[in-house]
Amino acid sequence: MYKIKTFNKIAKEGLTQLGENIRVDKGEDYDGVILRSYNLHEEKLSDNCKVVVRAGAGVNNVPVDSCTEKGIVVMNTPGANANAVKELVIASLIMTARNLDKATDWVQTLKDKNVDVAKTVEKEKSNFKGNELQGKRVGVIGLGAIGVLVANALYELGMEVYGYDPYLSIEHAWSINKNINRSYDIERIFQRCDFVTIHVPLLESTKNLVNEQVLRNAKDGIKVLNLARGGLVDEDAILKAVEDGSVSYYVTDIPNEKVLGKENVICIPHLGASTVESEANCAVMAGKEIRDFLENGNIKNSVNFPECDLGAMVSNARICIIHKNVPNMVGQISSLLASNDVNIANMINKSRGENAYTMIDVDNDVNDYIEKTLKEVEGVTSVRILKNDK
Ligand SMILES: NC(=O)C1=CN([C@@H]2O[C@H](COP(=O)(O)OP(=O)(O)OC[C@H]3O[C@@H](n4cnc5c(N)ncnc54)[C@H](O)[C@@H]3O)[C@@H](O)[C@H]2O)C=CC1
Ligand SMILES: O=C(O)C(=O)COP(=O)(O)O
Repeated sequence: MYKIKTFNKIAKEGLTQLGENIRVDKGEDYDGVILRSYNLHEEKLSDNCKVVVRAGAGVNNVPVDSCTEKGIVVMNTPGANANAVKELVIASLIMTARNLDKATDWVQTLKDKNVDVAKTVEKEKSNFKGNELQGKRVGVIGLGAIGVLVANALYELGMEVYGYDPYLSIEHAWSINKNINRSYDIERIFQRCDFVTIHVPLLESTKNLVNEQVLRNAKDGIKVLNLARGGLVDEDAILKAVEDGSVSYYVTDIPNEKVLGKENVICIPHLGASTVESEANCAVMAGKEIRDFLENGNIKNSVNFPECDLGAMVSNARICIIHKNVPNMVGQISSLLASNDVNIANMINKSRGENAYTMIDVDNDVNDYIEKTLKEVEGVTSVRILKNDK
């Protein structure tokens, strides 16, 4: 029986994927973790923890580097919440184009003013006159699971769309509407567009991607939407630009003390992925991933180890080894098994950067001595022996 700890509330649809051999446990000794935005950086992980699954996209709340060092596989659920974010981006865009935040706040103030509401509304509504999205230019920074959906949807709404992603994957490139304009320069996007929406991960390289320099020459009155991560935008620079009016709206889904209470800054309480559908999608994907890893050793959607899949276990035992990506690891492992009369029925070896993963199906039993000797091979980070009880 495996134990997993959930650091956030995970939709029940996901927990039912875990099957009979995995249970959620509140204790400190667990084999794996499922979480959403909980900050795992300050948490001491269980010595038995082998896998962390982020039910969602961003893994900046997970200490990925230290997990990699310890041989803990970190996974996420790519695309599972993309539609929810796309829809909130459209809502945010319309909210800024039609001044909906100010307009709806204003109507509420009439309640205590003892006025004819219907008449006052008709008299004052011109104060909130907006613009249509149709025909306006929008820049989409980051064309991954979310960015592609956003770009395509905004094109369908009649906008002129400019996409920017120097690391665009082939898979996502296939899904981009051919009418989306390709942009090579983030500053140029800000110069040309009426709206910009950001959909990149928070990494060392993307910190303050939208900074003073980018904002300095931006189109006057541009509206900037950040439903990705706070650190992607230099907050001092954007607040200054909002204050002097050169940015007419800043929408953030990741508010903090600094951005609250400012005029023309719309703060959403991190609702991008908060829909019934998206929470279920993420949880189901996370449940399936953690189960397949714990029971079969298969790695899918990992952000630190290679994809590796030997299917469900059919042989007597499966040896799963995380090791350094250096010469002769597979040679040493297979010699060690041969010298202990263990026959390899099937195997796979995949690498990613400095690390690699080897899975070996064997017909024999694998005793403690073999496990111990495998762990002693230089460059081996962890060894798991999965036994087939069926
Ligand atoms: N507000 C919310 O609730 C949510 C926020 N997010 C945030 O949105 C981010 C993106 O999510 P997905 O689209 O699912 O991820 P994704 O991994 O599918 O796409 C990210 C894209 O950004 C691109 N990229 C990386 N560095 C870049 C750079 N310097 N300039 C331009 N593009 C760059 C990548 O090539 C990739 O295509 C997540 O990392 C997360 O931080 C994601 C889901 C929900
Ligand atoms: O998936 C992401 O990156 C998100 O930001 C969504 O976060 P959440 O799962 O709603 O806490």
